[in-house]
This record gives sequence, C-alpha cells and structure tokens, in this order.
Amino acid sequence: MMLGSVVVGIGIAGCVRMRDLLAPLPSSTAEKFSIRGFVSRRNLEDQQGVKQISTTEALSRDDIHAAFICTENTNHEEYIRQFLEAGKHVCVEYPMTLSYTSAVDLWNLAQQKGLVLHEEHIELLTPDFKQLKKDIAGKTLEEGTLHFTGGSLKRNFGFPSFSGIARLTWLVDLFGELTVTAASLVEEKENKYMKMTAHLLTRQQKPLTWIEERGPGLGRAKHIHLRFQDASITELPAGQREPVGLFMQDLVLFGRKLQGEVSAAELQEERSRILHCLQLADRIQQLSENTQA
Ligand SMILES: NC(=O)C1=CN([C@@H]2O[C@H](COP(=O)(O)OP(=O)(O)OC[C@H]3O[C@@H](n4cnc5c(N)ncnc54)[C@H](OP(=O)(O)O)[C@@H]3O)[C@@H](O)[C@H]2O)C=CC1
Ligand SMILES: C=CC1=C(C)/C(=C/c2[nH]c(/C=C3N=C(/C=C4\NC(=O)C(C)=C4C=C)C(C)=C\3CCC(=O)O)c(CCC(=O)O)c2C)NC1=O
Ligand SMILES: [Zn+2]
Repeated sequence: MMLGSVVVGIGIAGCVRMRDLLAPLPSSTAEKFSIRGFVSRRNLEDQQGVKQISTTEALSRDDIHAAFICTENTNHEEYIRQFLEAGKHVCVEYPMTLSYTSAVDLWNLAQQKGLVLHEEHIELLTPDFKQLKKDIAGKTLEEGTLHFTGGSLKRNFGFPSFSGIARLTWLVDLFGELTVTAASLVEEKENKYMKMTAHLLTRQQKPLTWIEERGPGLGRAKHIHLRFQDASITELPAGQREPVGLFMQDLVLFGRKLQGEVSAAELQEERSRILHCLQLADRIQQLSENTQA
C-alpha cells in the first residue's frame, strides 16, 4: 500500500522533503510514499508540480497517512498534535518541540494511537559525524568543547538549546547521558547576536562545554576540542561523501519505521536519546534564564 503524504511548511527543509518524495531512492522504503499535496500558511502556486491543500483537507483525507512537519520550531507541537489526533503518522524536523514535557505528551499520544512519531536527525547522518564517531571509538574522554557558529536564525526557532539540539545530540550520541552543571546566555538583540554556553558532565564526571553562537556574518561551522587519555582531536574529520542525501537517508529510516522494519529496542533507544536531549535543553534554558541580567 502507498503511504499518502503531505508536506507542511514550504521553506528550505519543506522543499527538500518534496524533492525527495518526488524522486525517492530506488528500491528503498522511500518509494512507499506518495505525495498528495502540501500545506502552507501562505497562498502558493503549485510547487515542484505539487498542489497546495488546506490543513483541514490534509487532516481529513483518508488517502493521506503521513505528515512531514517542516515549519519553524514554535509551531511543531501544534501541527504534530493535530496530525496525530487525526490518525496520521508524523515525521518532524528537529527539534520536535520546545519543551520536554510537551514531547513526552506527544509521544504518549502517538503510542495510544498506534502511530509512528519520527524526529529527523540529519546531523547524525553527516559524513563528518560518522567519521568522528569512528575516530573516537574506544578512546577515554578527559574533557571537550563543541563550539557552533552560524548566522542569525529567523524568529520562531526557540531558545538556542532547542534550535541547536543537533549539537547536543552529537554530544549525547558520542559520550552518553549528560547532566547540566551551569548555563548562560549573552544576547545583544540590537546586533542580532547571541552566545549560549552550557557546561555539562558525562556519567564519568568529565566536563564538556557546548557553545552555540549566532550572529550576522558568522559562518556555519563547528569547532571541536576533544581531549582523550592519550590523544586530542581539534578538528572535525572530513568524512567520505555519500551518494544518498541526508534528508533521503532520514526518509528511508521513517519509511522503515512505518514498515515495521525497525526493532522495538532500537525505537526505544532512539526515543530515550531524543527525550534526554530535550530534557537537557529544558534545563539549559532554565539555568540560562536565571543568570540573565
Ligand atoms: N534547513 C536545514 O538544513 C534544516 C532544517 N531543519 C529544521 O527544519 C525546520 C524548518 O527550517 P527551514 O526550512 O530551514 O526554515 P525556513 O525559514 O526556510 O522555513 C520555515 C517556514 O517559514 C515559511 N517560509 C519559508 N519561506 C518563506 C518566505 N519566503 N516568506 C514567508 N514565509 C516563508 C514556511 O512556512 P509556510 O509555507 O507555512 O509559510 C516554512 O515552513 C526547523 O525545524 C529546522 O530546525 C532541520 C535540519 C536541517
Ligand atoms: C546556506 C544556508 C543555510 C541555511 C539557511 C541553513 C539552515 C539550517 N540548517 C540546519 C541544519 C543543518 N543543515 C545542514 C546542511 C545544509 N543545510 C542547507 O540548507 C544546505 C545547503 C546544507 C548543505 C549540505 C545540516 C547537515 C544540518 C544538521 C545540523 C548540522 O550538522 O549542522 C538548520 C537547523 C538548525 C541547526 O541545526 O542549526 C537550519 C535552520 N543551513 C544552511 O546551510
Ligand atoms: Zn573553539
């Protein structure tokens, strides 16, 4: 059976989703999807040959089984809830929501309804990350820093510990569950500049620092300083480029979940990681807000 699909929110991510749904990776679960339309808050012409439909139509049509939520972060929660309530599977661009408790609620709702709720994590699929993970395998961490810089985000992307959840996901995937010991935020609204610093500890009590810095003219980059017992890594390794795009890899994973090809253990592990990261993001936000002038 084909999985009728709708893309919600036509920005960078939404356009890539439509492109991939229209040209799925051959012989993969991505071929099971069939795009039926897109939803936008604007009135748009056909996009890539796909027609705009209303949210009401997307929610009520019984030939639509899955929604791809690609809007800015503040309204993920509301869209996810609506589509789950309507009995549709959901794939949402990270971060799922802007609080830990709302993510727990949504996950419970998906479980009650017997639906797949999938959060995209292309940062774990990048060649550089895959290489980094290989390079540090078996090494014992002493301390580390992950410093992200990027251009200013548009409005409605939420607190930086949430909009930057990809960096936190890296740290948790590499070093296991973390605790937050301190966090602060420096913001210069008039310059569209911000810098968040979070201090974390691994279960072995080793310190990790995460810096998320954004402002006009800052290039999208990650600097790492990782010190291990007998080695240091101060540059992100360049991994081998892969023929399949990142969002396509994620689409195949969502498709595998819908086909029941992902084990319960794997699903549970992923869910735990996602909720743990959102819980850390919540804590970082709380601590930062307490230290703000
Ligand atoms: N860009 C990327 O590489 C990645 C993005 N993500 C996630 O994807 C989500 C969306 O990010 P992204 O696509 O980059 O954000 P964009 O700013 O490109 O788009 C966000 C929303 O803004 C609206 N929009 C887009 N273009 C315009 C325009 N010209 N005028 C007015 N409104 C517009 C669209 O909603 P509507 O059609 O309803 O108007 C769109 O869904 C976020 O959750 C982000 O974290 C995750 C991984 C990678
Ligand atoms: C050129 C402008 C440009 C914009 C506006 C952009 C937006 C953008 N990229 C993101 C992640 C991401 N974006 C990319 C990659 C890309 N994303 C792209 O739009 C393109 C062209 C690539 C190139 C391969 C990756 C891999 C992530 C996941 C997080 C990471 O690893 O940095 C996110 C999610 C939030 C975040 O993690 O920071 C946003 C909003 N990325 C950009 O590169
Ligand atoms: Zn640095």
